[in-house]
Amino acid sequence: MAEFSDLDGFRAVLAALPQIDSTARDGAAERNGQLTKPPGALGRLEELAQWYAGWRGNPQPRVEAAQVIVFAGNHGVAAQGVSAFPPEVTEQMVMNFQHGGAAINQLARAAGAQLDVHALELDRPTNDFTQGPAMSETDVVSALAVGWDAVRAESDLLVVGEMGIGNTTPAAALAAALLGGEAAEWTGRGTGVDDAGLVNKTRVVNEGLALHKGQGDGVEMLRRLGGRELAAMAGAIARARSLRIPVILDGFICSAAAACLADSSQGALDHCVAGHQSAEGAHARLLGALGKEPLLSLGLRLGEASGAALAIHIVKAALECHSGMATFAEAGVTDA
Ligand SMILES: O=C(O)c1ccc[n+]([C@@H]2O[C@H](COP(=O)([O-])O)[C@@H](O)[C@H]2O)c1
Ligand SMILES: Cc1cc2nc[nH]c2cc1C
Repeated sequence: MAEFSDLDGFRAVLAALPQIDSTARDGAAERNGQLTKPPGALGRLEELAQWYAGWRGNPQPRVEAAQVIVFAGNHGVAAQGVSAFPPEVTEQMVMNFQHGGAAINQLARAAGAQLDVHALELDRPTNDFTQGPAMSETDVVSALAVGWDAVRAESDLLVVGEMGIGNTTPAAALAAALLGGEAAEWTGRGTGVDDAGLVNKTRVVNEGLALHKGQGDGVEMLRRLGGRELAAMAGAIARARSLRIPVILDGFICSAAAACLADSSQGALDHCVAGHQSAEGAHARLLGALGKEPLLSLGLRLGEASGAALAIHIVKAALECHSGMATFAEAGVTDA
């Protein structure tokens, strides 16, 4: 059960999250220096392995129980024609996930990960944020709690992603509200709106900013401009931290949800890596603002945790090398 019942309670949880275990991280760094390769020759895989070891509190860990969670939500703002697809596609895609037919079903299986899908009140879209806050405090807290409760304690790597027609609009509004700049710099084509659609979508983001920007911290912005699946991703990311489970972030919407946590609590994303850089135009900028270098850049703009699920392979491979390789002494190879 979630350890908070209002937004202040959630802020208190964020403020008390554990830090990396530096003894385990240093132990992993020492081991890394003894492995049979020239120093640094495994590039970012070496950093990744030490980061993972630090969060797991184990200098020689492996990934054995990766979990992928897809959260789905519907958005009042979708009625303003901000997506190339109609809102009923959210629920139809949830059924597709449940029947094994979506990209994420294939990608989670290929990565050896458990896939869980949580649909959040799809028949009760959030309010249109151009008219008022997207959610009440009760609504955002219950969505945060769905995310918090969805993380399995036995997982050793977490990927979070989403499905929600219209949700690149709240994601753009959140990024602009938290990081500054013009609405147009954060607003992209999402599922593929045309030029007129992009103009309309930018107007909608601007209206949201006019009403809500500067009205509170990241989690308050999540309530005002976000959506249930974004809040659930934020809740899951926080829960993973409390369980010392490293997280791989997915695309633009996931990163916008994560940015709300970072705004409310400095260092709240230290246990997260960026799985990939989405083709949604502003994702590169958002990752830059979060200080996250993506592991992959394959032109994906699907969401549903797909890019992060692909990055599970990279994190697993980094740990297989780190924990499975022989040291110079063990292999009888002459050190430099
Ligand atoms: O992950 C991304 O970067 C991403 C970029 C563009 C679109 N999406 C997906 O497409 C949907 C949102 O697009 P839209 O046009 O309806 O706002 C939602 O279901 C997301 O999972 C996802
Ligand atoms: C078909 C479809 C699948 C998706 N998966 C994530 N977002 C999506 C949006 C659409 C439109």
